[in-house]
Amino acid sequence: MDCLGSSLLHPPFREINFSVIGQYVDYLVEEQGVKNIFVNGTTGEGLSLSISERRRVAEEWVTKGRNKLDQIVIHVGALSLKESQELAQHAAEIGADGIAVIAPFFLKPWNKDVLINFLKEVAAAAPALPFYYYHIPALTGVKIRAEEVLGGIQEKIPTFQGLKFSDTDLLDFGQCVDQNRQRQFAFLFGVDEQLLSALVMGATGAVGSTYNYLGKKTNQMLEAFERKDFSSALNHQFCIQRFINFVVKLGFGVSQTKAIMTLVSGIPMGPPRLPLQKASREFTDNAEAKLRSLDFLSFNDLKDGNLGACS
Ligand SMILES: CC(=O)N[C@@H]([C@@H](O)[C@H](O)[C@H](O)CO)[C@@H](O)CC(=O)C(=O)O
Repeated sequence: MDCLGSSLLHPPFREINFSVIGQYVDYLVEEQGVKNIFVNGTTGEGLSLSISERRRVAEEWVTKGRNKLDQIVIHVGALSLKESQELAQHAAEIGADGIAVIAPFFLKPWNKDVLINFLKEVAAAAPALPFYYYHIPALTGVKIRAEEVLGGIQEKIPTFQGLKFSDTDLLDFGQCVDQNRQRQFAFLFGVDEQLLSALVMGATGAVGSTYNYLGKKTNQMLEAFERKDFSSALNHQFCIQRFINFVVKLGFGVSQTKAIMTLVSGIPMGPPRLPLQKASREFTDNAEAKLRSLDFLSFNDLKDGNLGACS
């Protein structure tokens, strides 16, 4: 199973600092073992960027990632169908490997057919690019079950390649896999703290914010799962959970992800864009202490005697 964790982009804000994207690519590949990238998604604040910024960010990742990354999927979802189509076309022109689209979330589709009609129009703007539906109901407010959306989707969208599932409903996720076993769909799971459960259900990959800095750790879990060493895989997942559980209690989201990524990688991610607020110093200090106690900041340099360590 090709199941490397993909990473999300943090454009270094408030004005985008394009100059660090090359360094970012190298960091992900060399330090985290992440070679598949999902650009302009939730963590990358794609919906807070202007269309021209989104185009530029996508171009920069494709250019800097050439011959280094395996897959670059660009999120092109937008409230305006026209803008979404423009971004889809642009992704094809610059040589991206795929596009993904969330459900429009202001004037919302009220049933599966309406949602698929929207997705179909976007996919048609890039007829040669693999298409992913990005299911993230907690943020879009579109609660149509992914399992329903997948029913017959390939007949409507011939380029349909798979699902990026960012929700905790494992019944829905499991049924997406179960009902489409004969098809070669990709099932990319997006709740990092539950990835192992999703692998058991048939996830073929993962897209998540924490792979930016826990990519290496997550790859260890994927490798253990692959060799059917479920006890090790569970240990890795529990370690990751210990960290996520800790930061969730402090208040964890896109801003905090940026702060942690800056801390771990040394690459300045910059503050988030309004309406998000920069993570507090207190958060960063606490997160750093936790990362250290779990040995997540020193993979190659394990400290003796750290009983809580996870490496
Ligand atoms: C709501 C949210 O931001 N979810 C994250 C997760 O990676 C999440 O940060 C992680 O599981 C910790 O809860 C991803 O699913 C988001 C994502 O894939 C994206 O940035 O497009």
